[in-house]
Amino acid sequence: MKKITILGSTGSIGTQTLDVIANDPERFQVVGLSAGSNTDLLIQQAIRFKPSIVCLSTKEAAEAVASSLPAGTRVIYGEQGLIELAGETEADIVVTAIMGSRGLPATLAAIEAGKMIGLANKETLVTAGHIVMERAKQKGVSIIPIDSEHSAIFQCLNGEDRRSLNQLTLTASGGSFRDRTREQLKGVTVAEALNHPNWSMGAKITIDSATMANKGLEVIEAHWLFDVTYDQIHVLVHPESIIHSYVEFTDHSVIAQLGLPDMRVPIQYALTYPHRYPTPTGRLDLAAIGKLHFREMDFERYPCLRLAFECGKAGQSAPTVYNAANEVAVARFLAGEIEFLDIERTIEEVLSRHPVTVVDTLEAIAEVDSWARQMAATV
Ligand SMILES: NC(=O)C1=CN([C@@H]2O[C@H](COP(=O)(O)OP(=O)(O)OC[C@H]3O[C@@H](n4cnc5c(N)ncnc54)[C@H](OP(=O)(O)O)[C@@H]3O)[C@@H](O)[C@H]2O)C=CC1
Ligand SMILES: CC(=O)[C@@H](O)[C@H](O)COP(=O)(O)O
Ligand SMILES: [Mn+2]
Repeated sequence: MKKITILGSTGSIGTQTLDVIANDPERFQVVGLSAGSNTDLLIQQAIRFKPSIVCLSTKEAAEAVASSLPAGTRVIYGEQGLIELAGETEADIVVTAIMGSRGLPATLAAIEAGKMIGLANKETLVTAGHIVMERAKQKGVSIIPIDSEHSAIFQCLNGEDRRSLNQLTLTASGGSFRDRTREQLKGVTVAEALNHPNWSMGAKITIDSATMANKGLEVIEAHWLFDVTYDQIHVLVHPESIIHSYVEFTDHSVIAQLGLPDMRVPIQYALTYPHRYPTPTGRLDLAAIGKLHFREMDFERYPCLRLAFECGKAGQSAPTVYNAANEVAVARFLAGEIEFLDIERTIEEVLSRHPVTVVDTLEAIAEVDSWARQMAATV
C-alpha cells in the first residue's frame, strides 16, 4: 500500500491522480490533499478518500470546509500549511500538482522529509532547478517526472548507460494555434487559446502550450531532470501527441515512448515506478491512426521557446525571471487585461530589463521572482 499526498488535488493533474488511485484502491492510500479555492470538490474528495489532513489556500476556505469533512480530518491552510502537509504526513510519495512556482517551498519540504516526489509542477524546477536537484541528491530522494514528455524520456532511459545518450527530443503538439500564422494571432480570444487539440489541462498550461512557453519550461525541466546540456535537447512538432518524446543514443539508435494522450498513464507510472499495472485508459491502435506527422520547430513563430533556450543557457536568475514573467503574463491574458501576443512581449521585455545574477539561495530566488512579477504586471 503506497501512501500518497497530492498538492493540488482539485486540478487537472490532481483529479486524474485520484482517478488512478480510485482504480486500484488495494495499492494506494490517500493521506493528504490540498486545494486552492475549490472547497466543494475538496470536500467530496475528502469524503471519498479519507485523507488524515487537508490544506486549503486560505483560512476562510479552511473554515468553510471544516464542518463538512469526515470526523478526525485535520484542516490546515496557507503556504505554511502546504509546507506542513508536504513534509509531515505519513506519505511515501508527494504528487506536486500545484500550478506555478508557488509550489517550490512545499516541494522542498517534501524533499527535506525524504518523500519521493511525483513531479508535475514543472515551474518549480524552472525557477530553482539547481536548488531542488541538489537537495534531492543530498537527501537521496527520487524525483519521478509526471509531465508526459519527461515521463517518456525517463522510461526510454530506463536501464540505459547514460554515457551513451546523444540527444533528447521533446515532442510538441503545437498548441491551439498551431495552424495559424503570427499575423493570425492578433486578437485571438481566451476561449480559442484554451482549446487545446489533444489534452484537457488546467488553464495556465493550456495557454503555455499555445505560446510554446510550455515546451520552453519543459526544456529547462529536462535539463535538470536528466542532467543534459541545452545543446542535447531538441524540440519537434508532432501534432498528434502520440510519441510523447524520444531519446537518441551514440549508436544512433532511437527509443521512443508512445501512447494515447492520457495523463493517467504517466501519473500511474510515477506512483508505481519501476512497476507497471493496468490503467483504465484506452489502448494505442496505430493502424487506426494511420499516419503520424512531424515538423521542425520554428523559433521565429514561437519566440517563447527561443527565449527559454536562451534563459536556460544563461542560467543563474534568467529561468526564474522567465517563469515569473510568464506566470503573470498568462494570468493577465486569462483575466482579459492583455492580448495573446502580449505574453511573449512581456517575457521578452522583463528579461531585457534584468541583469542576470547569481541566485544561490531561496531568498535570492524569491527576490528575483518578486521583481519579475512586479515588472510583468506593468510592462
Ligand atoms: N494538466 C496537465 O495535463 C499537466 C499539467 N502539468 C503541470 O502540473 C501542474 C498543475 O497543472 P494543472 O493540474 O493543469 O493545473 P490546474 O489549474 O488544473 O490545478 C492547479 C491546482 O492548484 C491549486 N491551487 C491554485 N491556487 C492555489 C493556491 N494559491 N494555493 C494552493 N493551491 C492552489 C488548485 O486548486 P483549486 O482548483 O481548488 O483552486 C488546483 O488544485 C502545473 O505545473 C502544470 O504545468 C504538467 C503536465 C501535464
Ligand atoms: C500533457 C503534457 O505533458 C503537457 O505538458 C503537454 O505536453 C502539452 O502539450 P504541448 O505543450 O505539446 O502542446
Ligand atoms: Mn508536457
